[in-house]
Amino acid sequence: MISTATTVATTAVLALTPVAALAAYIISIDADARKKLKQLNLPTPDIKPMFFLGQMREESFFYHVRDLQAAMRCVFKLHTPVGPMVVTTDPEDFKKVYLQVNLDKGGANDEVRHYWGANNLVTLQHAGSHGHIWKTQRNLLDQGFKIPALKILQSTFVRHTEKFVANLENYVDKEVDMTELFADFTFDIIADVIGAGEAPKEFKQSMNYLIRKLENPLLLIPMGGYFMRYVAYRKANIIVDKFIYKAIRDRKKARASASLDSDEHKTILDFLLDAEDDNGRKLTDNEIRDQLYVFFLAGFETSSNTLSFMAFELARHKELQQRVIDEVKSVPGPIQYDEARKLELVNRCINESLRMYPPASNLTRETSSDFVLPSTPDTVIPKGVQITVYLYGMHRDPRYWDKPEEYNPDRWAQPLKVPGSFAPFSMGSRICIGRNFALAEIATLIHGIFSKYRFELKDNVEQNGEIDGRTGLLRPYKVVGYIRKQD
Ligand code: HEM
Repeated sequence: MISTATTVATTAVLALTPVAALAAYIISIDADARKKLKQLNLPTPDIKPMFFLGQMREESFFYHVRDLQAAMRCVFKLHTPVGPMVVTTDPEDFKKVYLQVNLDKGGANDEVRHYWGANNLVTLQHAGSHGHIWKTQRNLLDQGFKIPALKILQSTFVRHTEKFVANLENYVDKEVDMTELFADFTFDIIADVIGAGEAPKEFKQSMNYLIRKLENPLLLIPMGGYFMRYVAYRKANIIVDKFIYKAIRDRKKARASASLDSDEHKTILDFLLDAEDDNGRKLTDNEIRDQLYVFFLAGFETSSNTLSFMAFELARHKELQQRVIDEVKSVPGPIQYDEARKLELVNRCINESLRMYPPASNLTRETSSDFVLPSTPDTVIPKGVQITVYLYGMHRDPRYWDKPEEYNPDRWAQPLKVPGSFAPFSMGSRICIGRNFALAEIATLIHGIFSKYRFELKDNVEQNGEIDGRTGLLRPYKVVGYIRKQD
């Protein structure tokens, strides 16, 4: 008979093994980071590294790096919870990491993949064992973002714009926070183009909730992603999955009944349903679910945040807003894709907003062997170090921009002073697949709003237009003001 003491001892060992394994893992990560950083002959902020947290002292990576970069003004090394990191704002470094060598995303994304779905265009590596999957998916989905496909999607942008502008009637002369309206607009468009139609409130709330949780530090520890998906945020996941799987089923049914004119109404979901891998295998519903998720992650807040910052800047620059109004009124709606992309001043304002407020403020890759950055030729960066190109810093670096803190869309009348110094959508093989989509979507809505209304900021609103860097993406806390009818 097994004694009680043996049972207790066995249970204790079983319970403590994962904890001990986790502790050993974290200790090894910390030790590895210290060793690699010691080898790196680069300046570092004067902050004593703490166990695991390293030199991170603020909850927000964005604020922390912004302050450090402003103080250091050079390429520097940093001890972070995701390991040793080198931070640069140099366009030549950017080009080497993203274009010439095309470094991969590294292990820091593993838990995000577990949380958000494994077959995920954003988090999959483009080399190694996942490389083939990423490439097949990217080639496939690229079709949905080429200009002919976007010209078809333009009618969706126009339809949502018309709805948005009609709804503004309810807000005329009343106080309104534009960030909320823009978030609804870009969310609805993503739901529509992935073939999910009108998204119910419950789905929206759950998806937003899950996106916010991407900031959870659990994603820094092994199995944390699984824990978040299947335990901590299971309920929200079930709600979202139910909706997404229903959208897939409904679309399949509609296609089977041939009630769709396939080319006219082709959605991103159709591209995924048509897709076959090299062996003629179709994607499973589970794989399609993972892909559809990614468009919410990558395509909704990025665009709505850009719209919010742009509305803020246009309200602060009344003369500029008037010039935008004059431009959009010279092109009667509904506008076509080409017309949206050719609105010169509107597109300059979009660029300027993306320069000053790049939604993805930093982009990170990991070295897979010894690596040398062009800006620090005497330093060999060993394997397993994160290289962060700090886009926000690069986009505001006085070496590359005249008066970088000034919102001045007219600077875009001239070519860039330094090629590669502007890259809100990244560059290279993993450049944002949705960049032309986003640019057309934003220009179409700006055209719709300013054809009829103007926007004024409300005075003395705390944090109006201020950057909120607490989440992964830059956004304004709020943009509160008044919608006014044009005379
Ligand atoms: C202003 C709007 C947007 C900005 C600033 C933006 C920015 C970016 C950036 C910087 C990346 C590269 C991330 C990295 O490699 O680490 C990226 C990738 C991606 N974006 Fe966007 N994005 C925007 C809108 C969109 C939209 C509207 C969609 C889809 C409808 C989208 C879908 C994606 C996808 C799927 C990827 C991953 C591509 C891959 O790795 O193969 N994005 N985006």
